[in-house]
Amino acid sequence: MDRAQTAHIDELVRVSGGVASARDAVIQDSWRRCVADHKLDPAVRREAYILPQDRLRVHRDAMDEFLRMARFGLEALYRQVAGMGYVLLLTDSNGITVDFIGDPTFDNHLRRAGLYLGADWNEGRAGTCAVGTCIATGEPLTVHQTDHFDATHIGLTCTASPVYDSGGELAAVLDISALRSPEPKISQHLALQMVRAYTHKIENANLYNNFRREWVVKLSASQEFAEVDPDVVIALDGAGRIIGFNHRAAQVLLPGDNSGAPLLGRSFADLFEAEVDDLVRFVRSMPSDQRTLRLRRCGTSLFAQAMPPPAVAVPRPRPVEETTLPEPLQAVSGGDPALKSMLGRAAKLVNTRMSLLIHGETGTGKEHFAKALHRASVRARKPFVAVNCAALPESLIESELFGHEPGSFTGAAARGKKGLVLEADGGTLFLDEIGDMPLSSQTRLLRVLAEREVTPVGRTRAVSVDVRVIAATHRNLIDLVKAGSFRDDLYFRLNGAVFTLPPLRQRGDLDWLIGRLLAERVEREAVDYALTAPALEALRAYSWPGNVRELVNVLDYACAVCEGGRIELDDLPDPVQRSGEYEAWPAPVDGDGQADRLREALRRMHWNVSAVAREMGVDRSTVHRQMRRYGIVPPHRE
Ligand SMILES: Nc1ncnc2c1ncn2[C@@H]1O[C@H](COP(=O)(O)OP(=O)(O)OP(=O)(O)O)[C@@H](O)[C@H]1O
Repeated sequence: MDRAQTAHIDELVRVSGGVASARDAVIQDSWRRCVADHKLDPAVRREAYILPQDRLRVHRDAMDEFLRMARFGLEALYRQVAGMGYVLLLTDSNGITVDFIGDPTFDNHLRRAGLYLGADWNEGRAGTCAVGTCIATGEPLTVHQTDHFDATHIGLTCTASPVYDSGGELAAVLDISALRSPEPKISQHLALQMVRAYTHKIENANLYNNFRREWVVKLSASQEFAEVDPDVVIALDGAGRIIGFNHRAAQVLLPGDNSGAPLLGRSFADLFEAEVDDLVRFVRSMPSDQRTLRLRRCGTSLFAQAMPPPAVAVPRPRPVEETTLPEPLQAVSGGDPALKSMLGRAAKLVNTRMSLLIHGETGTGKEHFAKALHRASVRARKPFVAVNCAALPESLIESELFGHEPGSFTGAAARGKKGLVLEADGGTLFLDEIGDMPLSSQTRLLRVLAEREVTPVGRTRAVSVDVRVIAATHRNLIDLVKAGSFRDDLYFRLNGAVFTLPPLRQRGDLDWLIGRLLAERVEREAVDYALTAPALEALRAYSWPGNVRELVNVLDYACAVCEGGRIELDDLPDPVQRSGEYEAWPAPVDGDGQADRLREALRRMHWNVSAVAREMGVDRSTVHRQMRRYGIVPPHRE
């Protein structure tokens, strides 16, 4: 420990013990808080604490939308201060650094000093520091060199300002810091003004972003600034109540108001000498130099600009026309009426930017249909990348989908990985079993859909990507949303265009499909396959619980065992041959009814499983399985 650090610790002990000091009051208060409340020992130096990647990701994901929106402001501020040796940190309301811009040449020094992504600057852990003390007080401030509590940080100068969300809650802290600075604290005065100005800009941008569809009123003492850089911004609902505001709005509109009522929910007419309906006149006919609103509490007039909600476009009905289907879509159906209208709709959506959702039982051809949509679109020459979300282990799903930087986590590929989303760039990304995707990946997927960009694991900068997403599931996503395992915003983004594929037993084009699949085999194997009438009847009578996939398998089997290409009834797998009898037996998913019938059959056959199996047309193991499933135990074993 050097002399400066020892002297610093002595001063800390004196001041926190109550000795008068020339330091700013806010710093002295914080030092006392560190000792009395946070139980920090002035003599102990603590290394900066950097959160591990996975925990950092949780903090970043929680404010994903805000971060994206704030990025532009951070970059603009960084351009102003980078030449002066500052780095820039954005932390969440707990003091965790969730965004960072700094000169990579000094990476190691910055990391060691805690000026880095993932660093925890909460006052309770780091002691007096700009971010932590800003969170504790809710006010902008500079913590300069020996203002810091921890002797490790006394070389730094840090200036931070709180960023409030549109409901008046602390959302983030913006901080600029430097490893070295002139000794007088006054040297940081300009830094404080800049950070203040940018937090105000970020708050306003966040407000505009959140309330794009509502009335937004901007107010300033200057006519010119009311539009470009207003002090006060409020958002109003249709009834004229405040539904969002920036931090200055609370400062300007509420002081002197003793009602104790919060700003949120207050009526416009309660605060201004005007009615909310006057805003329409404002926008339409008032010259801008006369657009003023008087504050009811003090009579001060402010120049105002009002942005009305955007007009809602009424969709014009399209002329009804017979769409000729693109060739790949024609190949999906042989005239089944439900499929026909679905394909007509698909043809109109094939080249839009909308994400599509395909719903249907297992094996109904969801992936087959997704490929047809891809081939029918302008993306046909670009990749079609299919991902089975249920098959990817949760720990790998993010790096598989979004890629990763070299060595960004244990087990990461040494050269990094592009990720399936980027592999599909320009083409289609097919997400099968989307209902099985973990929540954390859903958040990131949402970002891909909303912003058309991905952030590979281990990187902070997003990469833009152009993919059409087609998702598929056999599960009921609404149920998953209700159970909290599927994000509702992702569901709403996906459910714009939903296609439901009918189960094969409901399709009216079974003969066409059989013909098509046989024709494919004829061509592939140069054998003239043909079905005899009894075989065709059995195929028609079967219930196809495995849908088209089962039909494909049955035909593969029949083609392999038949003689000379002629498929007889005997060449079909057992359950299909006996489909008449099999049908008499209820489908295995039919709960209680089936258990009763099975129990009745077993009693009638004196618990002879082989006899029951023969009667059912299934093998003995199936009967045993169903007995286990329904808890049926023979009397002599009870
Ligand atoms: N219209 C069709 N014409 C020819 N073959 C089809 C058709 N529809 C589906 N298939 C075939 O049926 C099989 C199952 O289709 P696919 O994998 O697309 O089903 P899925 O609904 O995605 O299944 P899962 O729910 O198990 O993911 C595949 O071999 C596919 O080639």
